[in-house]
Amino acid sequence: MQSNVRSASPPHASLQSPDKRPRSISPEVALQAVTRSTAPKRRKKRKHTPPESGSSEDVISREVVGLLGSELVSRAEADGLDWESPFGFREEVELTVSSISSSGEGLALAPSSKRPWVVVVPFVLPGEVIRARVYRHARMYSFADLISIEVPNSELRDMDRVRCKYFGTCAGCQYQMLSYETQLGLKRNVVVNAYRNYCNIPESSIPVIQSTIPSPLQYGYRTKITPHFEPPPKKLQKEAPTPSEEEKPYWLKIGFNQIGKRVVMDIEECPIATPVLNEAYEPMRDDIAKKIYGYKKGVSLLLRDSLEIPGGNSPVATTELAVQDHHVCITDHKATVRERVGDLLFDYQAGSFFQNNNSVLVPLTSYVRDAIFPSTAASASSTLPPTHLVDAYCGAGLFALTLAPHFTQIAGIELSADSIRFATHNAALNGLAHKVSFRAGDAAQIFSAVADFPPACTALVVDPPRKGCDEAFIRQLLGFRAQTVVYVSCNVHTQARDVGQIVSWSADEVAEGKGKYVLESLRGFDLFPQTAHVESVAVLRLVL
Ligand SMILES: C[S@@+](CC[C@H](N)C(=O)[O-])C[C@H]1O[C@@H](n2cnc3c(N)ncnc32)[C@H](O)[C@@H]1O
Repeated sequence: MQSNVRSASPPHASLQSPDKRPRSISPEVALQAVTRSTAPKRRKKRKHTPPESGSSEDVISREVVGLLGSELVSRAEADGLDWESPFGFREEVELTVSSISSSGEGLALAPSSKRPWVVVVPFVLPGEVIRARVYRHARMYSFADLISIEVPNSELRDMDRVRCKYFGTCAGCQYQMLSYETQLGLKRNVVVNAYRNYCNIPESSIPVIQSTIPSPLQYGYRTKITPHFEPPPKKLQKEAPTPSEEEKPYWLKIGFNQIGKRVVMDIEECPIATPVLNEAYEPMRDDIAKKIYGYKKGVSLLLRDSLEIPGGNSPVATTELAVQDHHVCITDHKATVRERVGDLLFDYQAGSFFQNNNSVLVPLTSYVRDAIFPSTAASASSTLPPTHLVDAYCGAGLFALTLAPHFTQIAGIELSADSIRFATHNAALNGLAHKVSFRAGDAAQIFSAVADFPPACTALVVDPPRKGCDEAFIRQLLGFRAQTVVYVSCNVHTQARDVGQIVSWSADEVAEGKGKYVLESLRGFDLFPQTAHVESVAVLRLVL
């Protein structure tokens, strides 16, 4: 196991060459120096396009502003210093970590000898004293690689928990050193911060965010991995040496990206992936090594955990049910993958979307069902029980079909024609075709297609991609006004933005007697243990 943690010893002397070593100067002198060097020469101001709302860049940027204070950031902007990092490229610095960002990295304030600035460092925890090397700058913050942890946070960090020898270098996991309880708490904070930074509705309209629902499996849960590799270096491509039977060429790395870099690391196994994927991965790596000089381009592999389908997991879907739950690894993008969720079977094309943690799908879909049919008197008594369900962004039909037994009519929509083909097939496979219809198209089109659904007895499940819903969809949703909306998302920031729009735009129209949406509950689901990602479920109810 690799560890960057040192014993709690005093910081050691810098190993930098003297010319690069930061001089100790007062903040006033530092500020004058920067002002002098930038003011007189009319430097061409580089144009910086603002990050897309809800993107990881945007999320970190808002959290940096939160840490520094918006007044200070506005001042730096007015002085033209908001993109002027006080750190040089590859400068080494000692820092104390203030907090953890929503992407799982530590945020540390620059030392007082520098202008106010934030440094973003992976694999560190609040309160830790660290050494880091700066490598890239953004607005009011810089990214840095972790060099060492001088004083660890021994309350939270326990390196004996780490199960992967590449933890601390691989970009895949951020939290293996933490207890699972701490991970769940951090994910709850992500939901809290997202609704604070993106929702734009009064704080009093945001319910207390509930505790994160755990994943039954915390390792060995990922049903899909995509390790990749680069082709042979150009020089070797020309020479095309004879591949050795036993050995993998020294330069060949098959695995996942290094944190913060576009560099592939050679990784032989991934402990968050299911056992069947790790078993299949080893011979695949050997096979690639033998044939590597035949590759002219980099390749991204696909490994998907599937139930074995009687007759084979061929691209043509079969209607036969799996006889036994024997797992196989599928590597062909066009082949059929089969998963069981509760009593239902789901087939889908290996290259298309399906949730990557099967162990949490029954808790997730049951939670959505319970949100639609609440048992609490307050929500249940004021409304009619829903009879109709709309599943927008339905993929291969996960929510539509798991919830189908509770409805008389169900409609789903999805952009991918392949996914719709499988959703329709899955409805038949599970004996639900008589009440479910799926169509391929943009999600906003579903509302005209369900004009005969009674809005007061309709529940709407929304589960868009990371960028969230577009305005056309939200306008259509408000035009239809389903009794209950359950918004599931793998990007809580775009979800918070969209939920804020649904709540505030519906309130604008309340005078027209249409009723307004109230955000009833919010909670994270842990679909991705050991990582900083969180799935979020928001429940909105229409009140008259
Ligand atoms: C996060 S996935 C959810 C799929 C499904 N609900 C599930 O849980 O398996 C989002 C889905 O939205 C689809 N999608 C993306 N843009 C869309 C759009 N504009 N209209 C409809 N579906 C879209 C994607 O193809 C993807 O299947």
